[in-house]
Amino acid sequence: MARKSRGICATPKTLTNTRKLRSVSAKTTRKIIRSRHALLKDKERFEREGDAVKVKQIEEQLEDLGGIQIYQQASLLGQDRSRGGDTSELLVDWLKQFALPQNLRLLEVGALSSKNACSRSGIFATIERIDLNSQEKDIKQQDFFERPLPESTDDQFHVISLSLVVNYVPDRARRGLMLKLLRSFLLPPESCTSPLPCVFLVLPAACIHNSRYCDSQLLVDIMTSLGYKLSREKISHKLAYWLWTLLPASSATAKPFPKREIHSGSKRNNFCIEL
Ligand SMILES: C[S@@+](CC[C@H](N)C(=O)[O-])C[C@H]1O[C@@H](n2cnc3c(N)ncnc32)[C@H](O)[C@@H]1O
Repeated sequence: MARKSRGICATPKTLTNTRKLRSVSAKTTRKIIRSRHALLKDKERFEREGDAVKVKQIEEQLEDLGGIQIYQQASLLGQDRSRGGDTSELLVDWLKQFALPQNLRLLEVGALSSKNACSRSGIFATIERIDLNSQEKDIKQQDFFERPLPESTDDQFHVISLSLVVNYVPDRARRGLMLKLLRSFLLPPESCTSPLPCVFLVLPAACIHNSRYCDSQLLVDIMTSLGYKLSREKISHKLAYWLWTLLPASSATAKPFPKREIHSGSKRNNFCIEL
């Protein structure tokens, strides 16, 4: 049997549409989000192990949970001020501290709404929004991993937002790959002034505070090895935010970061980024 031990099926069976979801508590929406992440991770593992029966069971549990639509509605509700807020407000605040070009271009990966703070700020000349499951016409349905590599600087961006997306990727090596791929979609550092080009990265704080395999120093080491410098950082009780500025390719190293336990403890989670 695929595991049901993560408390996965307790609530969402009743949440058959998003109208009902709007009236549920922050605790329930958090549970939906966490459960989906946990199930996707299990699914990835069973796929790797070639266990088709368990993969099928997990797919059914994902459906029971309401599918990606309910997950995205839960995430959108999480953007309510009363439930933690829109993370892109901080990106806008940070960017406004600098002299910005008129033609500022943003790629938002994992976009749930075309009305967030970035969209309302007026600082971006262009915003391209992508998501695995688009909920609006202004959000392109696209898997970042399948996005064609830029052919010219016209297809590159000053800013990439990756808010609560890396932790959604179920496989640790693909998390690393996602971070590695970012450089291709950013404009050349030589053509920009600080803090551009940059990546706005947001993770649940538990990914760096309570993981066996990751902490903030390791994340700094990974991003440094990929050729970024830290321009801004904020760690709140629930979320961790960083603004990483891309440096010329010569500052990147090919240092590997395999899975390695750096903090022990039975209450810790297994979040890991592997390069
Ligand atoms: C928790 S939501 C976060 C949404 C929003 N960025 C925020 O900060 O609230 C994660 C979103 O990332 C999207 N996502 C995950 N992996 C993706 C990928 N490879 N390409 C595009 N979107 C992805 C999911 O579909 C989901 O809508």
